[in-house]
Amino acid sequence: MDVFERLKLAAEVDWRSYVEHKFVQQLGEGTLPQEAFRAYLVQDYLFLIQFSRAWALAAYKSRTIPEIRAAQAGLAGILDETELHVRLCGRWGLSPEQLHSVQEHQATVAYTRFVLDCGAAGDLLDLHVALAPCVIGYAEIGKALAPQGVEALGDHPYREWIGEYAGEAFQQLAIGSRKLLDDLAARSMTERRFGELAILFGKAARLEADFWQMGLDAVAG
Ligand SMILES: Cc1ncc(CO)c(N)n1
Repeated sequence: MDVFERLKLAAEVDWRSYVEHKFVQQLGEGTLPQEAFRAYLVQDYLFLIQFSRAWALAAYKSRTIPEIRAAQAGLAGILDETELHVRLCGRWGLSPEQLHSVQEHQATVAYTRFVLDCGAAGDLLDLHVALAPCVIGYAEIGKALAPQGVEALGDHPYREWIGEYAGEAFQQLAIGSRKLLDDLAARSMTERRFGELAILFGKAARLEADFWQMGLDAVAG
């Protein structure tokens, strides 16, 4: 079992609250109101700006070239992801400048600053554990929502979004992140440390769940 699998098991309730969230279920079924998706996606653009900074911080906290390359790949992946947001929001008449001027929701502030703080106060392993629910979680969700591949989704209303995360590039990024966690842990992780990291991982997963909830609340409230 790799470190990511162990973290997932240790924080199972929080993990499930994230990957099985109602937002994800509705997104998969295609029943998610567009208004909820839109509220989510606009905030996610702001989220990705802060997450790019977190991956850049991972480069800064690195000590070896492979670690720096992993951070570079993560940063590049996040920046590529913003192209999806710019494209989809563009169809709703929102330019990147307009997206940039939207106020960050509390859920966006809470999650991104939590991760940045893990990186600032902790070491590289803390930071990568805090980042793990993001890349590895979305890769898992993407795959789960397109079990027969993206082509089989037909004219699914959220096909483009699902395709981004089920796609090869994002899946490879997640595989790289999992391996990096194993490499970092092999060097310095004790069992006591694992317990601390599992708490951190669980918090990040809960903040992901809150992020989905923000999308649903935009419609309900
Ligand atoms: C909130 C959130 N978590 C993870 C990802 C995947 O990068 C994303 N785009 N947004």
